[in-house]
Amino acid sequence: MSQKNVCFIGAGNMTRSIVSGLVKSGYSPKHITAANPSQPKLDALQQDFGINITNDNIEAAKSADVIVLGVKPHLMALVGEQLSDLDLSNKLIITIAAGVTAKRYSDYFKQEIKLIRTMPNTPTQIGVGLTGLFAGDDISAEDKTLCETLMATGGEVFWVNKEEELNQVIALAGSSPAYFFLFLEAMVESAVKSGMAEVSAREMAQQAALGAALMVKQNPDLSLTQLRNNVTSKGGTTAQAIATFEQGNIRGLVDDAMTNCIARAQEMAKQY
Ligand SMILES: NC(=O)C1=CN([C@@H]2O[C@H](COP(=O)(O)OP(=O)(O)OC[C@H]3O[C@@H](n4cnc5c(N)ncnc54)[C@H](O)[C@@H]3O)[C@@H](O)[C@H]2O)C=CC1
Ligand SMILES: O=C(O)[C@@H]1CCC=N1
Repeated sequence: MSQKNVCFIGAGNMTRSIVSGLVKSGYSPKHITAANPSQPKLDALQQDFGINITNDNIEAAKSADVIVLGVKPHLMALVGEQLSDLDLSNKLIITIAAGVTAKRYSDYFKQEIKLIRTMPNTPTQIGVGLTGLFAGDDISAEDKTLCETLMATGGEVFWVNKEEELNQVIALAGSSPAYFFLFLEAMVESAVKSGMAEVSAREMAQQAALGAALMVKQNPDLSLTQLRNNVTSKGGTTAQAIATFEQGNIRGLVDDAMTNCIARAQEMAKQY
């Protein structure tokens, strides 16, 4: 990969995940800079990955070929304002923010910019992430390839044709690691309640989750229902657990959660 200078504006959880994916895949930390107003997260990034750090967004952006916008959606207007005096015409801008539509950025940055919207997730930090990507017709094939190459260091990439489809990527992959963590939390809480040590409960639940995820991935020809049925003996223990989930309308609950996730992204798109 050609080593472009990449800077991250905002050094929070998602930036850390992407930086981790990049560096672990062999991207030179010398070509990576993170900017953040406060110091502790920057220091940790420098210590863990050897990248450059600064408190000055403009300094970081000036020498960058690629600027990754890693701040919360409500701060995007402020960051745009801060960088608006720079000539950004030769830089590729990649945003990871949920719920800020592509057309808003040229207002925020007060100039036409080359922008690719992405939706990564935190498993990117260990190379098993998924990033949804959207680029308008104005973005060159070269810039699309560059963005894809950078984001693919953290896992799989998936281009969507319509910007609205990114909201589905949020519900399915950007936010969803939190759903699985919640499910594991609930399992561990239940085991602890019935007397197991938390550390043992977590070890068993996490290994089962890992095994289940790998079985799904390694058996593309088996339906999810088939995989579930293979565990579920008639009249056995799993059947009781599954019946309890179904009685509690787990499918309806998941549908509501994902629908509300998308609705929030749509609401944010009107707000920011
Ligand atoms: N956390 C996640 O799983 C995912 C997050 N995202 C998106 O990534 C973006 C960042 O989210 P997180 O990393 O979770 O948030 P975070 O709160 O962990 O990180 C944001 C960072 O931006 C810094 N910041 C605040 N104002 C700034 C400014 N003016 N200039 C530079 N830095 C500034 C904050 O100090 C903080 O370190 C959001 O837009 C979110 O929608 C997207 C996909 C997944
Ligand atoms: O919760 C959020 O808004 C961000 C976007 C996807 C994951 N975290």
